[in-house]
Amino acid sequence: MIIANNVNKSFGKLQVLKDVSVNCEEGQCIALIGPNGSGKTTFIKCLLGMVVPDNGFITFKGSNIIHDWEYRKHIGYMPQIGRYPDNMTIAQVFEMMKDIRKHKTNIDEELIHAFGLDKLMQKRMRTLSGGTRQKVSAALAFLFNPDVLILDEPTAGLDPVASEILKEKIIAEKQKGKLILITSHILSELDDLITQVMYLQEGQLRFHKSIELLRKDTGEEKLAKAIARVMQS
Ligand SMILES: Nc1ncnc2c1ncn2[C@@H]1O[C@H](COP(=O)(O)OP(=O)(O)OP(=O)(O)O)[C@@H](O)[C@H]1O
Repeated sequence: MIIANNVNKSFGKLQVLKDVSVNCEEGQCIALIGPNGSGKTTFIKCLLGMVVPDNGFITFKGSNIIHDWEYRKHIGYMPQIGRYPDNMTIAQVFEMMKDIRKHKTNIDEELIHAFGLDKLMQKRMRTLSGGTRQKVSAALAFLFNPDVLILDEPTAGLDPVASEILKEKIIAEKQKGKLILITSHILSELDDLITQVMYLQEGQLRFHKSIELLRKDTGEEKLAKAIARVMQS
């Protein structure tokens, strides 16, 4: 569904992605893991067309994304830090997104209700707590029922109840056959979600394998312990 082929990206003298090649298929829930600054967000932004690789290429359902911006409508993106117009209410942000996307049917508002955002619709974005802002970002990512979800640190700042709601939603969408790419530093949260692990280190893809194979290779059941073993080796 998404293929990255020898993707390289530098910012000035700093090479952030080095020959990254991966193949992501529908129905997979992939954890993108790596130390701070290893290039995870940059890679995600390449998939979204927000950062253009210096060389290499990315295809979405067989088409090079360089020639086709339309593909973005199939991806729901939850950024690490969502930025919204400060003076808009939550309701206005959702309306604006629906207007931009001209998407009137097949809207998924489950998270809006599960997070209780429907009761906060008249609040202005600048007055929201960090966690509520995260809930808005999550609800927007799922709103248009996309085939692919890219979630950058989705549970950061969420309280335990909201985290569980989001995890259950991710599991439900995965079961519908969607492709989900998720970064998190809280590895224990990923244990019941993921089918695959991609491990980036200093911009290089150290491995991309199934969670079963990672467990077998490391002899560890828990993702956090398995990754710790990889990092020590
Ligand atoms: N627009 C930019 N201009 C210059 N340097 C950048 C830019 N974006 C990212 N970088 C640098 O690229 C490197 C990788 O950053 P990136 O955000 O991709 O890492 P990450 O793995 O997502 O990190 P974290 O776990 O901290 O979120 C960092 O050294 C960062 O400072």
